[in-house]
Amino acid sequence: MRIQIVAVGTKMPNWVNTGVDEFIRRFPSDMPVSFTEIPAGKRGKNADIKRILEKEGEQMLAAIPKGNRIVTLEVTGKPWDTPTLAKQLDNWKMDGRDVSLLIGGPEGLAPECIAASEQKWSLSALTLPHPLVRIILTESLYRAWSVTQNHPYHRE
Ligand SMILES: C[S@@+](CC[C@H](N)C(=O)[O-])C[C@H]1O[C@@H](n2cnc3c(N)ncnc32)[C@H](O)[C@@H]1O
Repeated sequence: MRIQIVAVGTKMPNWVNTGVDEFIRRFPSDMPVSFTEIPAGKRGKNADIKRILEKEGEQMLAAIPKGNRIVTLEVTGKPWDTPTLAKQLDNWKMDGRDVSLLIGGPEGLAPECIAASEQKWSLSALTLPHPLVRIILTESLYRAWSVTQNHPYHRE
């Protein structure tokens, strides 16, 4: 199963890319994790935010291979603890499809992306900055994968 993370924003600071790479590189070859970055629309003074969100949403959906399970990262989504996320990983694997996880930009995700998602996942009740979401997401996925493998990274 492949995991694709589709995220708005292309110019992340080095500390974000370093943090994300630290976890991505640990995944095994039968569960590779990749990032697809979608350029954020220009948010000038009189920007049409609705149109910008729509365009970001169109680009996100266009970047997802047909048939993938779409899961959106949303503050109001389901809070999964690590054992639950590990079960999700196993269920996704059994389902046989690849998974695309969507992270929105400053105003969140386009309604079209939310409508296309099969599952909505909340990392915290707090609204997190999207660069930080990338790191927390990749670490959480790695921790959950380690649970599925009885790997000592995660300890109860
Ligand atoms: C800065 S937040 C967007 C905030 C926006 N006002 C909203 O309500 O979605 C950018 C993106 O990070 C992700 N995000 C932020 N906090 C999150 C959380 N606690 N759980 C899951 N995803 C989160 C979401 O994908 C969101 O679209």
